[in-house]
Amino acid sequence: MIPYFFAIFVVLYVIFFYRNVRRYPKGPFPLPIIGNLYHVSVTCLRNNHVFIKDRNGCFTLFLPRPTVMFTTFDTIKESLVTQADSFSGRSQLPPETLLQMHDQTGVLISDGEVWKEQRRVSLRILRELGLGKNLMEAQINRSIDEMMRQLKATNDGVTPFDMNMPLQLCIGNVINETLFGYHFEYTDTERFEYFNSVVTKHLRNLKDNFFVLIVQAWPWAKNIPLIGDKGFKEPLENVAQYQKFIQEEVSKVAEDLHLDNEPTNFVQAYLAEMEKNKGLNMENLHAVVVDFWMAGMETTSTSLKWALLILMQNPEKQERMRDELLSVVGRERRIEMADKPRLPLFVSAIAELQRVANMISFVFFHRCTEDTMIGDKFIPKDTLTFPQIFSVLKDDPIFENPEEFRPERFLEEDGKTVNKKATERMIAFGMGKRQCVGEGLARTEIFLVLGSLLLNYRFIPIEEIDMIPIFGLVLNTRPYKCIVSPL
Ligand code: HEM
Repeated sequence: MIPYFFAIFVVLYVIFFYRNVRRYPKGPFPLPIIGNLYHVSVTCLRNNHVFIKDRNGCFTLFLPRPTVMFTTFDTIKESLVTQADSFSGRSQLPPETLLQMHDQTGVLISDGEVWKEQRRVSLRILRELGLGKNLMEAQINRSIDEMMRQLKATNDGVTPFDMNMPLQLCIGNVINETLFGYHFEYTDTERFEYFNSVVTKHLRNLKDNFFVLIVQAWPWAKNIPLIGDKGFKEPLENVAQYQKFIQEEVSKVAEDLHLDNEPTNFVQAYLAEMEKNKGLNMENLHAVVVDFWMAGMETTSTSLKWALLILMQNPEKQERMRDELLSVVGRERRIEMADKPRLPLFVSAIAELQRVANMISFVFFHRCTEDTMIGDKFIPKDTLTFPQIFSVLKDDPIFENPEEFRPERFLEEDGKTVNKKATERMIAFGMGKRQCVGEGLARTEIFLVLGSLLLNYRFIPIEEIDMIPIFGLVLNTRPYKCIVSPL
């Protein structure tokens, strides 16, 4: 009797499964229970551009939860810009919910009214703190000065040197000073390194964690031993570890807060705003601070690590960029954002460095908040969607020979005017209402840090350059050393 019922159950399950599959845009053939995991390993998702050509940039992968992938500029723009209101939800499932202690907090993982409010307030505070103005530039310059001190003291110019820590500390210091108003000296980085390692370990663990995907597909599975331990409880324990660090830092700022004085850092400004705005509270403050650290640290420092690697692979282009910098800025003063209009090659090279590095293999899942259509394809309410920036930067026809580093792509033939079509497709910071909150900060950091480095040092490889990435929150470089030769 039991085998008989079991057989009926299996047949019904398979019938319902394939009926459900038909509701979504067509993709590669899924199997019951495991969906497409049998031929799309999580870490190989970035390679799914192989499916693009015959699916018009919109197809479903069952991971095992149905996820609609957008892989061309047009489908990504349609979902994130034209129909932004329908596609601005977040999954409210693991792995996203395993980034914060509380669901629906902060900017990155929240949606609806909470997200709108936290994003609006965060952007306003960043602007008031001087983002896009001299104040922020001065702050970034303080971090660059600390990095230069570190380079002078620890690099002799002939022994192979690892730029990882100086770059991480420089970018970490910009965020730390923005959030808490102080920076770490290179001689005293224990606390910085501890926090950074906990966050990085957690993010890598979430990414390679098959159990998390099981809990995403069937949330009740978090109650099953082993699956629940690995896919839910253990990641939450890691979150508690870095939350403790953040709470301590916020408390230190709160102790010194004088509401009569003008705020000088993000936490002070948010705490002052809490007095007036009932939508803000400590849980959200902690969450936004975590968001900034997580979304702003590895992304920007890794961009710079890739930049140096690509420039070492293309030494003649490194020289051309330096020549332009030397002729416009010279060696007597530091590079400024005001120099930008006179540095067309350097500016286009930064766009091209970000395109070639193409390190955002995953953005966070979006969720479609109502039944909708993309072209002639129906997307049911609550479907997870995935705008795959990676495919545009790598596969859009405008980027011919995409592996080649060619800054001229972003300029018209006169070598000065911006090529608007290519620039429009350089969507490393996303598009639409969920576009990166820290874009302005990251662009300023990359411009000033890379400019300062090229004006002071020549980067020379010591061995054949390995461009195969390591998976994490972003696609990271493999550890490398190089000769950092003072000019
Ligand atoms: C090179 C550096 C960076 C890159 C390439 C980058 C890329 C991105 C991308 C692609 C998204 C959009 C994700 C989506 O559509 O869901 C995003 C969102 C976000 N980024 Fe960045 N980012 C960088 C630096 C930063 C910095 C410096 C910060 C803050 C200090 C930051 C904070 C955020 C936040 C809070 C979000 C979430 C926005 C939302 O969900 O509304 N990012 N970033």
